[in-house]
Amino acid sequence: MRGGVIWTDSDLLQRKTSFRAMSRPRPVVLSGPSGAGKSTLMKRLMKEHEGLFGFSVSHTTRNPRPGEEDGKDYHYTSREAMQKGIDNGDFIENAEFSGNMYGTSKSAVEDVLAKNVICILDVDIQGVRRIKDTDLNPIYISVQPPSMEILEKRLRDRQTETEESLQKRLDAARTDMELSKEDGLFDVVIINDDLERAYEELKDVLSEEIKNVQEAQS
Ligand SMILES: Nc1nc2c(ncn2[C@@H]2O[C@H](COP(=O)(O)OP(=O)(O)O)[C@@H](O)[C@H]2O)c(=O)[nH]1
Ligand SMILES: Nc1ncnc2c1ncn2[C@@H]1O[C@H](COP(=O)(O)OP(=O)(O)O)[C@@H](O)[C@H]1O
Repeated sequence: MRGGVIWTDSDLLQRKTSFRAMSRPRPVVLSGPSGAGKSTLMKRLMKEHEGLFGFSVSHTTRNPRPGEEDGKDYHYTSREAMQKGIDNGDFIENAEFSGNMYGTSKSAVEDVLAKNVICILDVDIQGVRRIKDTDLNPIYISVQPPSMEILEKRLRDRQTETEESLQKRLDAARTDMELSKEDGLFDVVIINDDLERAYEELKDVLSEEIKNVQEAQS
């Protein structure tokens, strides 16, 4: 995977960048606290726009949840294997979140870009900052809960976390909600209060990209 197409600092990169700007759909970064509703919104978007979006499947050292599939939701891996991949330069970015490692491999993104569909990345705020240092040029969207109380309720109701991991996620959420206010960090902040309204807002933000890909495919 080393020496992937778009991540080296060279003349070639410049040419690739302009090539991509002309012909490739812009990726989308979805970020925001755990439990804010990123997966819910993303899954609906992908279902209702079949063949227009591709998910960048991250690596993680956390255990799969019931219903999650290796290679589809995440590439589940060990700390050792992931660190080896990082040392090998296979990752665009990686971060520690709630006691686990997460990261976007170059191939995860390149596989989607190669299909000329809109690449969706679901990353935490550390990932957002790291992606800003690449030439990916995505649309940055932050999905935020209406309040900490509602976030906590949603996370509890989801029944995926132990009390310990829930508390870690709530701590991270407080930080995320604060840091996300930074000017210029996100192109759009969507408050996911009413799901329908949040979804309409997301579709609206992406309408131009969606239209472009639809036209390119027709
Ligand atoms: N930096 C980074 N963060 C990631 C990546 N994949 C997932 N995350 C973030 O890791 C956090 C935890 O994800 P997960 O364990 O799936 O929990 P969930 O977001 O509550 O469903 C979320 O904030 C994700 O956005 C990645 O590849 N890189
Ligand atoms: N607008 C909403 N109103 C009520 N519940 C929601 C809403 N959006 C998401 N949820 C629920 O909240 C929980 C967390 O959403 P999820 O998409 O898993 O968040 P994330 O991917 O950001 O961690 C899920 O159980 C989901 O069904």
